Amino acid sequence: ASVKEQLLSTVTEPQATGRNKITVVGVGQVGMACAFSILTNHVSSDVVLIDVMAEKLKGEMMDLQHGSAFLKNARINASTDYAASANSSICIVTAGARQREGETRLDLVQRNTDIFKGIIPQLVKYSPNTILLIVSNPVDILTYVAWKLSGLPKNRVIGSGTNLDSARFRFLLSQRLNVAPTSCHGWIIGEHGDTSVPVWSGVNVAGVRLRDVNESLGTDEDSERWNELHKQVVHSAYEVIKLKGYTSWAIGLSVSNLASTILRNSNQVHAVSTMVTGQHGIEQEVFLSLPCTLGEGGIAYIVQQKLTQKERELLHKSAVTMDQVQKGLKF
Ligand SMILES: COc1ncc(-c2ccc3c(Nc4cccc(C(=O)O)c4)c(C(N)=O)cnc3c2)c(OC)n1
Repeated sequence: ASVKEQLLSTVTEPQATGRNKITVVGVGQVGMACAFSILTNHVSSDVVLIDVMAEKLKGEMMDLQHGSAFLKNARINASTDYAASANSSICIVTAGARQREGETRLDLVQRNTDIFKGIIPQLVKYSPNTILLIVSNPVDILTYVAWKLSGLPKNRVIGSGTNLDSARFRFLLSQRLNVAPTSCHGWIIGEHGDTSVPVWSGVNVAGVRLRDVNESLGTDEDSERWNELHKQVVHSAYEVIKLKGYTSWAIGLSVSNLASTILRNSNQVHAVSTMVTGQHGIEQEVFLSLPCTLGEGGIAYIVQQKLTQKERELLHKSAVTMDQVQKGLKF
């Protein structure tokens, strides 16, 4: 009998896959920040890295495995073969083409759509019950593409959307008020990036709406220029990219936080990209960020915020633009 057979008496063979397995596709700066945040926050004990560059994959896997003793014995695996992602509870997609010189946003979206054709069907093949968490940009359109390619129900295809924008917004509010970010409530919704929508009417501390204190808050008439905070949120990604070449830590931490809410089935509310057809009078089949409750089934509820006419119009404007881009895509 082998050492193992002499050492261990079998009650039942260990399960091959636990219930918190997470796959990360794309081992660039963002993908690795997601994986590292998930491991160091103990969100998952079973992380698989998938990409097309075999050597880079092996290097990242080994470098993380060498830290397993500090990661509560998490299992880390990597492969170019999607079979390694089988039975993942969450599949995080950070893969994408880099913008080339003179390439338009639409060209990039088509190239990323082509890349998703090679990724999404394989993820669903091996993990038919998974929740897809799309991070690649433009995240709202690529979440729509992932939904179309996956055939999964809309509750199980989520975009990281304005989750990070909202976290940056709350950080800036907290700095302005000298109140902890977790006590400064503010939501950025709509399209991730330049045309995101700050819901000033909902910004509050302990339920006290800042707009009840200063009714011009967030408008151009506001003498205290609070709308600068939203402009800073939109500008912050560009600034970080100018300084260090890319963003990674904050997006990694925000994605790890989303994964934690899903796996803990906590029904916490996050601003994430979801199919908003029928919300706020939107008719197009588009994905935008709204406050959603998240759990093991993905998105359960969308919070029906009371929006001003202006906020509603900004959402509709994004919906029209995105619908046009989506109509131009070849699947
Ligand atoms: C089955 O058909 C098929 N088709 C395409 C891919 C594919 C293509 C590009 C991929 C990919 N991006 C990528 C790879 C190579 C070049 C480029 C580029 O920007 O030119 C972009 C990534 C990533 N980490 O960004 C990760 N996986 C990919 C996967 C693929 O991978 C399994 N399979």
